[in-house]
Amino acid sequence: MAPPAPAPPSHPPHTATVAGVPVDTRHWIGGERIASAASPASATAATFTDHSPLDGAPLAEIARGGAAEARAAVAAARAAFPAWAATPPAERARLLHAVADGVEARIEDLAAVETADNGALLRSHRRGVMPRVAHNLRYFADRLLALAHDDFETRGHTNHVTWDPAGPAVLITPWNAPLMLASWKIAPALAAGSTVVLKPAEWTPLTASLFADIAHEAGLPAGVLNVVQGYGAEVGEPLVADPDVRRISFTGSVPTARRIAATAGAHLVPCSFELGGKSPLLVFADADLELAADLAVEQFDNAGQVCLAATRILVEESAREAFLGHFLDRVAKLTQGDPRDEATDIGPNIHPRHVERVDGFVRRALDAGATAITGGGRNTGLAGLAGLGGLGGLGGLGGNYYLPTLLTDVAQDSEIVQEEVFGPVLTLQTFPDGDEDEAVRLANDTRFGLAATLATGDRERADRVTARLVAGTVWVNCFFVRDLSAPFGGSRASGIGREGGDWSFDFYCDLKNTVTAPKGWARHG
Ligand SMILES: NC(=O)C1=CN([C@@H]2O[C@H](COP(=O)(O)OP(=O)(O)OC[C@H]3O[C@@H](n4cnc5c(N)ncnc54)[C@H](O)[C@@H]3O)[C@@H](O)[C@H]2O)C=CC1
Ligand SMILES: O=C(O)/C=C/C=C(\O)C(=O)O
Repeated sequence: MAPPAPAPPSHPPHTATVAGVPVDTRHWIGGERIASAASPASATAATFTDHSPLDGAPLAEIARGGAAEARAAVAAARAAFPAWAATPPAERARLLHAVADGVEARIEDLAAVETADNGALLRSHRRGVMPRVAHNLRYFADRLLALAHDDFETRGHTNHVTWDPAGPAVLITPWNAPLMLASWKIAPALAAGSTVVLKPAEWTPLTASLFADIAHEAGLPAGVLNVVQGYGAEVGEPLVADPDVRRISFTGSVPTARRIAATAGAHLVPCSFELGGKSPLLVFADADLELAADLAVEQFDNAGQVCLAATRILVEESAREAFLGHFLDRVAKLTQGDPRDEATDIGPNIHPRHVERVDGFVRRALDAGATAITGGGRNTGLAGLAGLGGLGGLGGLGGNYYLPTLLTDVAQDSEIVQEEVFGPVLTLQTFPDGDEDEAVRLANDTRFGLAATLATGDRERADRVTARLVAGTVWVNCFFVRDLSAPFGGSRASGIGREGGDWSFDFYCDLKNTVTAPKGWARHG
């Protein structure tokens, strides 16, 4: 996203109250709160404004990082690295559990602030997402203690494999699941003994700041976790280019990944990329079509802003009408509205510019001959509704609500079938009865390869089709069943590398094999 033109430096307030929760809006560097205006080297304005997707209301003035803050944060992470790397694993694990305790104690605050900031459902944040943040920390703490330090023999010599901490890691995260996705990176990096600079997305910086407080209160030493805020072009690029950085983990868009990879390549810094998707939902005629319709409607979760979403529905021709009937029944029961309301199923999209982008995809598809079976535009009926009130002073609902949309009559090579929309927009195509080859061909025919979902009543078909799908994760008759022990990531343009389990430690560590001869000690006394 292009940053707006810099405004003259100012002296902004350092805290904002969001959904009743005070949030410090400065960077967190080397165990101190730092305002950008405090850095004479910063070329940018002191702050940028963070708006709520619910109603467009300004939530906070956020310290706006630049090259100076990036340098300071990496320097702090580098200074803290030797001591943190030398901290015994059991103590690192204890501290991560203490941070998890802190997250659990503040689930209500984190959930309310995240919903105000990114517009995802409050009930999901309370009951699913924030508990998962704590779980992620606990999981990697425990996994650290269970890491296999292999010992084996070669012609009488012993091989001993160790997981050495790699050094400062830059973690760059997106806005669709801000703290959850950040915790996937923070937890294994810290467990592995690496120190961290986190840059949250500029549209959703708030929970990262709360997390810095929680980690500090839990006893994490200064400089082990640093948080710098701001735009990718201003603070993300200097972070990635810093020669003291040893790892870069990024979740976001393909074009940004390309830029990061080019910069990291110059320093030969390993990158982990979790990027977009255009995943298929394959519905065979032998499937439980009610279940298939449930799976399809799930793709509207988080207003479609989920990289894993199976946005291309591919149905066997003879099952089309029955499937569609079940699907439309379910869509009619969805409630779109204020994400703080327990009854809401679909909240707003993140930002007016993003809604414009989503709508652009739909308009161009309709112009090219697509038919909207349902939806097809903004939900203008919500614009005048009053908000719930009392939660941080947010007022009426704004214009970021997009109708759950299903488009058909779309060509396989069209933009709407090939490009990630990242909104509540699905396409429907069919394949001829009995033509499994064509189903697989359509499923694999994009540049992505993040995930795929399959609805079928035939186990052998499931095995056959799964083996031919290009995807990091395949779900059979289910969706979004996630386990941190599983490898997670994408093939092709959906990413590089895998997170989860020991794969995360592979990334944040330099593995070392020490080979020791069976004799020779005596010579040196
Ligand atoms: N896989 C996923 O979960 C996500 C995919 N996306 C995809 O990306 C599209 C655009 O979303 P954006 O927010 O614009 O994604 P983006 O890739 O521009 O931003 C993601 C993160 O990268 C940072 N960034 C941007 N440019 C950078 C640079 N040159 N160097 C270092 N860091 C940089 C941003 O500040 C943010 O923290 C979405 O519509 C969707 O298609 C976006 C968010 C999450
Ligand atoms: O919650 C998970 O396990 C995975 C979430 C991934 C996203 O929401 C994403 O990157 O879009």
